Amino acid sequence: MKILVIGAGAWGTALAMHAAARHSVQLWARDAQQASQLQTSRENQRYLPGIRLPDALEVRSGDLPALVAQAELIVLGTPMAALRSGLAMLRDCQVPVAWLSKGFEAVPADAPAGSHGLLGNEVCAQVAPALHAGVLSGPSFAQEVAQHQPTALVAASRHADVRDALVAAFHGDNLRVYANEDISGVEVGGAVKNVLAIATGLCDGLNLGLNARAALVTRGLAEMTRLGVALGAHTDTFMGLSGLGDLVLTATGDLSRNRKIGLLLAQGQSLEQAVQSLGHVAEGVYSARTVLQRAQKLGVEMPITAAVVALLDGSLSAPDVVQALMGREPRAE
Ligand SMILES: NC(=O)C1=CN([C@@H]2O[C@H](COP(=O)(O)OP(=O)(O)OC[C@H]3O[C@@H](n4cnc5c(N)ncnc54)[C@H](O)[C@@H]3O)[C@@H](O)[C@H]2O)C=CC1
Ligand SMILES: O=C(CO)COP(=O)(O)O
Repeated sequence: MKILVIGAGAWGTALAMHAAARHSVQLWARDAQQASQLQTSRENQRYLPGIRLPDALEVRSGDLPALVAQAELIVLGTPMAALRSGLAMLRDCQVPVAWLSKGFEAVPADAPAGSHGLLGNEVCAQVAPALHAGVLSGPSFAQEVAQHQPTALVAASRHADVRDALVAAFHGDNLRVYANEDISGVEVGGAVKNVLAIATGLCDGLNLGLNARAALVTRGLAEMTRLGVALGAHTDTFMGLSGLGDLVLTATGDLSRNRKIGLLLAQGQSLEQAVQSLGHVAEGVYSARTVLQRAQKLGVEMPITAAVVALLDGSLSAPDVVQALMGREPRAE
């Protein structure tokens, strides 16, 4: 299969490396200088330092329409902020398209009251309704996949040809890809776990203990599931790879950038300092307010997400966040 991966960050590069063992893969970087550095050094020094790119992987820049025209599967490996423009560019494609972004679109601070951001599949329905598209998600740190450590992913789409293409492209060689039709559930899992990982990073940074972290993961899963079901997802999806699986990984694994944001905030860094020192995208920072807005609109209670939003907005300090969560009225589980 001819696969085009657009975006040469950590995750796009790791998956392109993986598929290059069995398919013809082109990795497209928007920055020509970065592309030529990858092509000649055979290493993505910024995003996956120390890991050699397979010889078969071709790195490209420029002339995207020509590459799109030849591809049999197109994967958008960009952050959520670039998904709308990426899907709009691909709107007339006849081949399966998938994105890797995990999040809700951010809501600009000056957006009119009542407006809210969208999940990837909702963005796709707006800008590229005829596209056969889906998402590849699940618990997967790019560094581990790039080093061929065992990993399980989930390919979610309403279109069987998209699920099949993703399985054919990426399943094999220590990477299992499961198929799922519930794209909204898979996307809610991938988006909300990022917000919850900021909470567990904060919890661990403040040395609140393992009990506290387990409580956040469990109650976090409950609020993620409530939102997903209100958005039309199946409850079962949240017990799967993109729900419980990715939540456990991101909330407890120190490779997580979202978790790192929480750890840095606990050390007293400002949000701006934390985001700058990370140098990678941490989608939870941009999605948190949207998650809360969508929940409020649907009448869904999400107290941990609300606390993270208050922390990120600066309206609650770290100790106040703990107080806000622990001071809530008792209730049935
Ligand atoms: N890194 C990881 O382990 C995983 C990341 N993801 C998700 O994948 C998405 C991408 O994450 P990473 O690769 O880690 O981010 P990253 O911060 O490592 O790299 C993002 C890349 O996208 C490029 N980019 C941004 N806008 C672009 C545009 N308009 N056109 C082309 N390239 C553009 C940037 O130049 C950069 O190379 C995020 O939504 C993340 O949540 C999902 C699973 C694992
Ligand atoms: O999505 C991920 C793991 O599945 C990566 O998480 P972070 O974006 O927090 O690093």
